[in-house]
Amino acid sequence: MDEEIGRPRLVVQTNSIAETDKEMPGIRKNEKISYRTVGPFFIIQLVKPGNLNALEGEDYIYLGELLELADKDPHVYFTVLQSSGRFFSSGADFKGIAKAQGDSSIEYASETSKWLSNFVARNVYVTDAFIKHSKVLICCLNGPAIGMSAALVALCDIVYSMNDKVYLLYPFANLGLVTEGGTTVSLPLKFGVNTAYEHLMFNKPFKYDTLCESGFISKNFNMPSASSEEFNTTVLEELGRKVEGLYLPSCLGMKKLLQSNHIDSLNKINSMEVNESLKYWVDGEPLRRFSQLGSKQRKHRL
Ligand SMILES: CC/C=C/CC(=O)SCCNC(=O)CCNC(=O)[C@H](O)C(C)(C)COP(=O)(O)OP(=O)(O)OC[C@H]1O[C@@H](n2cnc3c(N)ncnc32)[C@H](O)[C@@H]1OP(=O)(O)O
Repeated sequence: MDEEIGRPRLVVQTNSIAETDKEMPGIRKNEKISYRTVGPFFIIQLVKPGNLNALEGEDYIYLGELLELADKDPHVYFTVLQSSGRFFSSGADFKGIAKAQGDSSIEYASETSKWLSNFVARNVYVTDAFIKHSKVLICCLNGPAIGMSAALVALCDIVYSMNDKVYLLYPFANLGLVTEGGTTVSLPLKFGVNTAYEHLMFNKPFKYDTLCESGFISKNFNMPSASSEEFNTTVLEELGRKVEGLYLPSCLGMKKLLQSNHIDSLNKINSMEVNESLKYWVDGEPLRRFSQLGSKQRKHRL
């Protein structure tokens, strides 16, 4: 940030994979997720609109690693999540889940061992990265978000929407799963206990009206005919103006204090959720249902 004339100027520091590789040797490439820093903003973008930005286990791990990167960068104050195309993210990739099940190259001692590796460890890691993230997490919701991705959206501090078509769906009951990604705590917290029950038990999307009434969405940019790219650019420009003149360490200090309200219950539930879920994976019901989803025999009611 250039504050010579008292106004921060947004400077693109890096936005190519080659550049980031040079700076961050521990981080590998990921074709579905890009990242760059612009002034005080660390921007993570989902860039696989073809499958509605569905993410595999490794992609969720990558998200967690990027959050750690943003955490460590002293010039970063805000971590901004963006996406592309018509969905923010359609959640766990059913093809990835089928791959984990069919992979005969790894011999697991038991089904428990397999799902500890393919589900528990990954989920707990990325959820923890979001729960403890020290920078202000901003989500630019260009479209609907589902499942684990929607859980991560619910862990963000500020959410902007592109239009009134956005929704969040937590289809755990339809997929033979239980709440994950901290949603046991985050949804009652953000929507109220009874509203969370109604939507979780009956696999009902949180539509725009509920997202607004509850204050989950801080601002609707109301860009019904814009592309996600235009929305992302508009939000970033507005954020640039909003941070002008601010003492940004104050923002991090307040984030730490606000985070302290719920961090203990989120940490506790992260472990409880994955341990409860493990039984379901070992039993096999989620696999059966994900496979039906992949072959379009099963649909979510939207
Ligand atoms: C780690 C375990 C954690 C699990 C927690 C979860 O994340 S649970 C949530 C899992 N995700 C879902 O249940 C969503 C599945 N997708 C859908 O229900 C529908 O695609 C949709 C999101 C309601 C959108 O429907 P629409 O009719 O608008 O589009 P399509 O179905 O035609 O989808 C377009 C292409 O995108 C592919 N795709 C969509 N979602 C996923 C996904 N989750 N995994 C992989 N691929 C996905 C879809 O197959 C289409 O691709 P084509 O090649 O064009 O067929």
